[in-house]
Amino acid sequence: MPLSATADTSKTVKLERYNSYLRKIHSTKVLNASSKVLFRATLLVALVLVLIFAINYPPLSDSRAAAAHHLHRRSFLSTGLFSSSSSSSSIGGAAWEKRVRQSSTAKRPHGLSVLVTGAAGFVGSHCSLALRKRGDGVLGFDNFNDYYDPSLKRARQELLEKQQVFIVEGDLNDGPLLRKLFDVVPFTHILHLAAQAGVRYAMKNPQSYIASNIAGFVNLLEVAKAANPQPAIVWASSSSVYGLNTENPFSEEHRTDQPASLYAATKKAGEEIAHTYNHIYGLSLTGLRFFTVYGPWGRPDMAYFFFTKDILHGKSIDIYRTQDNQEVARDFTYIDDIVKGCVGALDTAEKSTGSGGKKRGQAQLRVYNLGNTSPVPVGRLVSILEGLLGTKAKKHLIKMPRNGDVPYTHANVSLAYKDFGYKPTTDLAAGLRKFVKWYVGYYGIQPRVKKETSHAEDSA
Ligand SMILES: O=C(O)[C@H]1O[C@H](OP(=O)(O)OP(=O)(O)OC[C@H]2O[C@@H](n3ccc(=O)[nH]c3=O)[C@H](O)[C@@H]2O)[C@H](O)[C@@H](O)[C@H]1O
Repeated sequence: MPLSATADTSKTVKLERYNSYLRKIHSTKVLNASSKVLFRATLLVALVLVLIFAINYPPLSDSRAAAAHHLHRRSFLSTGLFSSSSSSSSIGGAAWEKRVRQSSTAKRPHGLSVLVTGAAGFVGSHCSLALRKRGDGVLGFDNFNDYYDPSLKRARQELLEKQQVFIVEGDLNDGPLLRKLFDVVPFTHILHLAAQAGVRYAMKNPQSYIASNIAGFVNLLEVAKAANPQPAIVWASSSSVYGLNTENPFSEEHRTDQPASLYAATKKAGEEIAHTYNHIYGLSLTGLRFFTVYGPWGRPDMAYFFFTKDILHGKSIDIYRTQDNQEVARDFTYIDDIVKGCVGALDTAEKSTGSGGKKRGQAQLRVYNLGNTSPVPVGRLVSILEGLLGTKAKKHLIKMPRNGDVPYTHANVSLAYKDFGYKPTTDLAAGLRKFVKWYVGYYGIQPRVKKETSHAEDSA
């Protein structure tokens, strides 16, 4: 190979190496530049993500901040009742807080300030009105679920609003909302009536009983125990806790460990849960075992209510009989008597002893029967309705399906009488007369109702 050629070749090689070196540097620069852009973009995305996260999830340690944020989001997102009025009256807003305070403030010296859960319900609406009437502060709480016709609940709400009782629309399982209520108002009492009711429906929708009667109750107790001052709590248990008990009449001393339905089991669980919160946190707790409550503004899922409807529509009704072909009987209790029992229990409830989640001493723990002390067979209930409606029922006698029912209930109420003078005064015929009068008026029915439904004693 000629020398010059060799020299040329080595020059070319060097040149190529130099060029490749330059290309390398250039590509590295390009690479560096693009990684910088990538790095900055990543940083930006991360910042945005952190910002979004911070907005959506405030620090959990600050429960009040979390509650405020949660409420802000709810009011921002909410539709219907609250958002349709004005943004300032949405949950957590200034106008909302004002309504909550006004409704909860007693109008008489030393009046109670009561949070009534289930205030749009049957017993809840009656109790709210009674408390308001004597000058207590009442704030309602209800989720307006559709277990039965929600328009009846809305009608009850209207009735309460006319008496300046405000119902906050919310669920028992909404901790931040409940905490917010206690931040705004130092309630002296809770009358806890919100629940999944109905004995037979538990076979169709068991989870709803767990969600309301157990999880919801525990959530409410958690909020109450942490409140300062802690409220005293009166709540609705049920005659169904006696289950397969055969001793008669039912006394608070009797066995309640044989529930016949999931409904009964959740109410019994409630009584045990109440014991726990009383024991650990010093909450004052009173459970009231209601016995088949009936009356005006009642629950459409109950037999007396849908029997009335079906009789008027000429539909046949099932009348249950026991497996050994005996009549089934209930200690039907009129709503006004139950209201007196609830108010008596509230008035005699001692203060909770704890504060801010700490027990400071032994607190009151009570359970009472609230019944009528006079069981009536379902067949007799139907005869009374036939008389009041002026229509014969198409009766279909069948064996009681195995769906959680018990053959009879009968209350001994001497304990409630001793402690707060509870004494039922309305028999089934008088109570049903008031119910039928309300029913035909509310549903605008023109039945062949006998004159006695407009009896002077009617005051429903
Ligand atoms: O005291 C309670 O703790 C419970 O009372 C109420 O339960 P119950 O006493 O079962 O009332 P309710 O359904 O009106 O049946 C009445 C009678 O009619 C019979 N019944 C019922 C339906 C039917 O089609 N035919 C029939 O004969 C039936 O066998 C029964 O003998 C509440 O609903 C419940 O929420 C809870 O509070």
